[in-house]
Amino acid sequence: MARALILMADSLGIGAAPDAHLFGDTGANTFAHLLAAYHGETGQKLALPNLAKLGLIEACQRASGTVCQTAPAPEPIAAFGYAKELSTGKDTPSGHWEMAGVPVLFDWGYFPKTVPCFADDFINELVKRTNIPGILGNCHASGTTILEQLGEEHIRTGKPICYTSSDSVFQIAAHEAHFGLEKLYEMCEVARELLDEMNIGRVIARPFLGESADEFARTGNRRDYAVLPPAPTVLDKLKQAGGQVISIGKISDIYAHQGITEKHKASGLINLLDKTAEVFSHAASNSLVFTNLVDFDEKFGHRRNAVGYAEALAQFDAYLPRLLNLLGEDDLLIITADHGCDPTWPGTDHTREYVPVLAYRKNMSPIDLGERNSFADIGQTLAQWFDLPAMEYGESFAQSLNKAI
Ligand SMILES: O=P(O)(O)O[C@H]1O[C@H](CO)[C@@H](O)[C@H]1O
Ligand SMILES: [Mn+2]
Ligand SMILES: [Mn+2]
Repeated sequence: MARALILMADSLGIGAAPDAHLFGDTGANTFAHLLAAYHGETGQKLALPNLAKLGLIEACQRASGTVCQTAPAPEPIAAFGYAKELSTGKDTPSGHWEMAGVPVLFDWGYFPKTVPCFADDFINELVKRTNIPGILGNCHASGTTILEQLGEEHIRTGKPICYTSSDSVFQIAAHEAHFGLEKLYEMCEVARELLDEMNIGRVIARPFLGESADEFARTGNRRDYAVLPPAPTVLDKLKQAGGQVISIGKISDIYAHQGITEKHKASGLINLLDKTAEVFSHAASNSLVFTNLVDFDEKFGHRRNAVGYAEALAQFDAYLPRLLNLLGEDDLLIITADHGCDPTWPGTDHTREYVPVLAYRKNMSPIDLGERNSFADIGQTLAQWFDLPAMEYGESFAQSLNKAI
């Protein structure tokens, strides 16, 4: 019986999507630009032999018409293509839900790019219900920059730092020890309740440690409070049919804990990959192991650190043979992304891009999957792979995978 493993490389876009102009992202290309930046800064071309075999470089070149500046790379041995997004937003839940067969076709609520950016009524209610002395921030910001600016004042005053981005998101940063982790989580729960009517996709707890601006660092205790997906995803369908849906990292949070049978948290790229290898090596048939590799986005994309992003991708590449060795005859590996976050782009927000759709079965012949109309093609493929009722959106390529053996 079938199993599947999804490695969700958070923010690994491969070229501006056809509607990128609507987001001010014409010309963005996370993957190609981080390669070029790495080459420019180190004089070396990044070697990604395993991702090349899975078709990442070809997919990027075809999606964007750009030549990727990598070291000489092997030809693909997998199915490879690139998908555009039907969902209205370029945020993490939209991308994840769509790849699980449920695009977000309504408009999220967003906060204006003003200071203050949050409505007084909402903040007053939040302050009253959580018994805090007020808030700091109240603006669009990068989560690490705002810690440097306001972290010390937060410790002094006990006022949490509230901020947002171009995503439909309300983030609360607070000190794990001085403010308290549980108190932060409780505050996020109240905010989640209050923001439902404004259609805000996520509230995120951003705990941090350190005593001064130069040493503040966010911890692995981030927690995301997402609204429920608008319809059952392929995860729900697999769980309902008696299969296992195993979340590694923040997957469970992103799907608002829907359709998950087991979850494992880990922090850092290699720890997440180690946990994935451990769990997948024991996973029963009819299991989907679904891993979100958040560092690409959080530590490098949003931080506009192109060389760091490149080095992390090389680490991921080097780890891949270990995961490929765990694949049996009836297993499917998918590598994809949820949006772009071009580390060379102005600002610190996500970028509207094509994402790679790489699919691999043991001993297959390569397949060109071409341009896919929706990330939902992945969800539809998984539905077929696990013999589930078809999803409403997406075109399956499971048959091509079967023929390629
Ligand atoms: O700057 P930080 O706090 O990492 O925030 C980023 O993380 C959020 C969730 O991915 C995005 O909305 C973006 O604003
Ligand atoms: Mn993301
Ligand atoms: Mn992000």
